[in-house]
Amino acid sequence: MSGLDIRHLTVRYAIKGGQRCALSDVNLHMQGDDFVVALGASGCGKTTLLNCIAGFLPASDGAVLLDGVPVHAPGPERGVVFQKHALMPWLNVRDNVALPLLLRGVPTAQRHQLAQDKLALLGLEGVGDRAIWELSGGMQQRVGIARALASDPAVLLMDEPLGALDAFTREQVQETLLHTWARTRKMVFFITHSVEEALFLATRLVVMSPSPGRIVRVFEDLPFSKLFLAEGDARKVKSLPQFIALREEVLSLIHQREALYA
Ligand SMILES: Nc1ncnc2c1ncn2[C@@H]1O[C@H](COP(=O)(O)OP(=O)(O)OP(=O)(O)O)[C@@H](O)[C@H]1O
Repeated sequence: MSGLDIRHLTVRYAIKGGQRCALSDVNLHMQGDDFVVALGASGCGKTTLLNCIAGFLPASDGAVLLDGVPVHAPGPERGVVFQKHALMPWLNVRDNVALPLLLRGVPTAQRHQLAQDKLALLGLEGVGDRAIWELSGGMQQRVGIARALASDPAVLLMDEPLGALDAFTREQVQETLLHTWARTRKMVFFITHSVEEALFLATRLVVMSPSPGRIVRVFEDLPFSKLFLAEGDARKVKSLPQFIALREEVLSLIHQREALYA
């Protein structure tokens, strides 16, 4: 089957005196340009799920398959963006974006061209020669996204990439991310704690719950990212009555489940 297929995924961590079940029987299929956002209370297994897709963590049971091939290790077809940008301070912006290509032995001229293309995609054409520490937090996260796209991955995995940004910058980077997604048509798996961010970005919203981590509700075919791309006004989309109604529904779902496990 093409796309990303998560089948009956269970992850148990070894802890002192036993095991902790972080994910239990998670099933998810992504294909085409699905933008899947995972949302849920702290400890519901979002990062564990992303780490399994990235190949950083093995499944205890079940499997992750990309285009039918089991995932056992990290690979260039899965680009990862972390909450803290994880850029190399001793490399300039261009060389940071080009780093995954350097590691794969891509020749210098080709590497620089590809890095420049990805920087342009993220609206950063003029900053290739700058040091990482010269950039704002929002620009650094955009460089992180450009780097994750450098190897032209099939899927972009994003673990709370905007969580450390101030509210204004966060909204700007959300918009850049949607424009980038629209131009690259990649699958995205995105983790956030923000219900508004989740609804704005997702084509599909997956709500998770802890103890053990699992998917409790899926909201399909969310229209808001496409509305933004068509009309260009994020605040207008986030103020729509159906956006606000869905935001309240998701918030109350999460709070109900948090109360169950409090
Ligand atoms: N290395 C580990 N060893 C033992 N338990 C772990 C380990 N990593 C995570 N856990 C536990 O697994 C569960 C899921 O953790 P995970 O970090 O995936 O959740 P999360 O939803 O991403 O949380 P947050 O939103 O706080 O980042 C939690 O109970 C956590 O304490």
